[in-house]
Amino acid sequence: MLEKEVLNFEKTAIVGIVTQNQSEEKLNEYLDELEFLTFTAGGQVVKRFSQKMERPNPKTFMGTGKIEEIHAYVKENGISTLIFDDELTPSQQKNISKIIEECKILDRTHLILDIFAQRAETSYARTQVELAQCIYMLPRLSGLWTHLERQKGGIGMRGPGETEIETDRRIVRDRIALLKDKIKAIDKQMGTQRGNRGSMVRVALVGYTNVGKSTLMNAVGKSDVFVENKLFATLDTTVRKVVIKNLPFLLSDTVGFIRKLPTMLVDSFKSTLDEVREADLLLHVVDISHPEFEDHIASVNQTLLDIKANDKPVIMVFNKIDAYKHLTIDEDDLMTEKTPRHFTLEEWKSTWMSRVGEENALFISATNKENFEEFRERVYEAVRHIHITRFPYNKFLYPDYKDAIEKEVDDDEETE
Ligand SMILES: Nc1nc2c(ncn2[C@@H]2O[C@H](COP(=O)(O)OP(=O)(O)OP(=O)(O)O)[C@@H](O)[C@H]2O)c(=O)[nH]1
Ligand SMILES: [Mg+2]
Repeated sequence: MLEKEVLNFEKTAIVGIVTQNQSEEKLNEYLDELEFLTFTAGGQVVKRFSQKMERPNPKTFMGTGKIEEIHAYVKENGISTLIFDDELTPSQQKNISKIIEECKILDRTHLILDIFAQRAETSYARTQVELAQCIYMLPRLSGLWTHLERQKGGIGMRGPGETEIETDRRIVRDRIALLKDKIKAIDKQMGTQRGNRGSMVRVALVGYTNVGKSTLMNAVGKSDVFVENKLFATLDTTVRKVVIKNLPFLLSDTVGFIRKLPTMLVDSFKSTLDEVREADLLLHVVDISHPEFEDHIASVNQTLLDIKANDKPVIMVFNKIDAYKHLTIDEDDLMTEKTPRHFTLEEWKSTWMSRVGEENALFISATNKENFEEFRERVYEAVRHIHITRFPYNKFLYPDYKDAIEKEVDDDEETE
């Protein structure tokens, strides 16, 4: 019953709050991202609302006056979807829907779930997304039910009796149990597959969504992974056997991370993320041309910690150097203070980036293949190091990068 839902919204307004821990500047960055998410889901943002408050209003999230202002705008401009940057509690969502009944009220989690539902291609990804959707909907069911009543023209009518909501809840609970069983069965199968991969080092590409992981995978692995300038282009993990010089290893590309990744999504994508958890080496890809790339790194590290994959060797791969632009300050401008936004790439390299060590930080462009030789060499050395430690008996097979002979990878060598 909780089929993939396509939200064909056109006009969308987005909403966020400024608090002590969230400055106006931060909020704007977050709303930029929410706008991109909305675009990915098929909507167009025509208006942003924000409000300064100490903490969200427990009843309606925003203050009553603000809600009224938004309501008036929604009515005047035919807004069909209103999206909140933060997760709304079921009761907040219900209360807001009661006041602004002309349009759909979504929060960030719902929007991300919707994008995942649109993008899930394999039955495994669909099962994982549906599980997350069910878990999200369970506490919100009564609200949804009233919504349906309203669509039937019953504005102001009493909602359904408790029994109907209870029946609904039971159906969803049964569905959750079923989906969990289904996932468990596939997991077992996938675990066996992973176990069968034998003596090859496993490398995983991780990073924020849209940083270029799949592009890099294609460039390195000569494979064909879906690349798109939208968020969450990749939902399933792809594993390819890659051979650099004469050293074979497994490289996996997986779902991108995002700040405030809904926990139920992290949970239901646990097995997709097993690939990351079981990797020997992580390539943390960063879009250095994105103004908030440092925040992105922090969210990725947090997610790695959440899934207990924070103790692995990591190479930071700063991608999209071709698109990197910095602000400049005119010589006669004595007012403007220098911020990280003014750093050149060279200046960035001498910041905290220098502390990750030269060998652990690479600056590349996956599309232009800039510094690609260095990238391949560095990955080769890291994989070789792990390989020699893990499988000491065949270390002679893999000479130094410079002495190694390049071997072409054929498509039929792919493992999956
Ligand atoms: N300018 C520039 N664009 C790049 C580079 N690498 C990737 N891109 C672009 O960035 C966008 C996202 O690339 P993907 O490879 O789909 O990114 P991803 O990290 O796999 O994204 P998700 O699967 O959504 O998490 C695409 O439009 C790419 O063409 C690069 O080095 N330079
Ligand atoms: Mg991808």
